[in-house]
Amino acid sequence: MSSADTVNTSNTACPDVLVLGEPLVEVSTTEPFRDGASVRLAFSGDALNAAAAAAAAGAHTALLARVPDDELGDALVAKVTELGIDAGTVIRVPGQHGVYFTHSDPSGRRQFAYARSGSAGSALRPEDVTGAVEGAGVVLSSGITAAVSESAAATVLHAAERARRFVYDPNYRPRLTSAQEAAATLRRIAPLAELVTPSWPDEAWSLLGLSTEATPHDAVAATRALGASAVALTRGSDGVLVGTATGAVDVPAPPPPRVVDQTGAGDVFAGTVAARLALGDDLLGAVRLGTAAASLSVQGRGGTGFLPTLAQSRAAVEEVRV
Ligand SMILES: O=C(O)C(=O)C[C@H](O)[C@H](O)CO
Repeated sequence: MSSADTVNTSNTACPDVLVLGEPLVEVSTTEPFRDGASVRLAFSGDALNAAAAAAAAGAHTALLARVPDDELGDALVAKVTELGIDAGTVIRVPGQHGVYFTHSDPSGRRQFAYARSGSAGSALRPEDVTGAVEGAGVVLSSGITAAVSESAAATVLHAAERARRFVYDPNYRPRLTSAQEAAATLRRIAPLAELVTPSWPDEAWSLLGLSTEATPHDAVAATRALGASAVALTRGSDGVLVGTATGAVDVPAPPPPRVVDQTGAGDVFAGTVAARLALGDDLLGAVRLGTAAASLSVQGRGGTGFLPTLAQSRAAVEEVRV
C-alpha cells in the first residue's frame, strides 16, 4: 500500500460478511446508446451490489475496495454507508474511477460498455486484505474481481486461501477476460470455496466446457468435480439447482412482481446467500432466501435500484412454498 493510501479499519475486524471487489460508477440510459441520450448516474459493480444485498439480508457487511480519493469517490463512499455497508475497509487512493455504461430493457437485452482499465479499484492487491479476511464469517468475491487485473486476481486467491468460509461467484464477463482465463481461475478457486454460484447456461458452456446437450445436473456435477463443496447453479426465472455431496435440490424462483432491469440480480443472490450462511442458516435456507431476493430485485433500475428487505424476501419464499 502506498503512503497516500488510507485505511480506516475501525469496527470492521469481524464482519459477518466481507466482500472484495471494485465498486463502479454506473451510467445508465433507458434508451439505446446514442449521442445526446439522457443518462442517470449511480453506483454499482458486482461487489457493491452483493454487499448491499448482504447488508439488507441482515448481515454486518464490510466492503473491501479501493476507491478514488476525489469528490465522486466521496459520493460513492456515502452510498456505501447509505446502503448499510461498513465502509471501514474502503481504501481511498489517488486514481481513476471504474465506469460502466448500460442500457437494458425489461426482457434482459442489454448494451454494456466499460471504461475501467487501469482504474484505482482494479489495483486491489493481496496486502489490502491481509488481516481483514480471517476475521470475517464469510468472504465473498467473484470472477469479475479476479478478471480486472493480475493483482486483483492474486487478491481473490489470497483471500480464498485464508477465509474461514469462501463463496465464489464466477460472474464471467467476456469483455474483461477470455473464457480460458476465467475457467482457469474457477479451477484454482473452486477447491477453496464452500460454495460456487455459476449461472446456467452461459457459464456451463463457457467455463465448464459443457456442450449444449448438457443439463443443469451436469453443470452442478462438473462444478463439484472441480472441488467446490457446494454449488448453487442460478437459472434465472427457473430458480436455482443446489448440489452437495448428498445430491441436488431444485429451488424455485418466485415470479417478480414486475421486471424493470435484471442488472445485478445474480449479485443480490450471492450477497444474500453469503449473509444468511454467515448468520447460521443452512445452505438450502440461504439459497431459498437468495433466490427470492434476486427475483424481487429486478423491480429497480441498476444494480442497487431495488433491494428487498429481509421481511419481503421471507414473504416471497413463503409464496413459492404454498
Ligand atoms: O460487469 C461488472 O463488472 C459489473 O460489476 C457491472 C454490474 O454491476 C454487474 O455486471 C451486474 O452483475
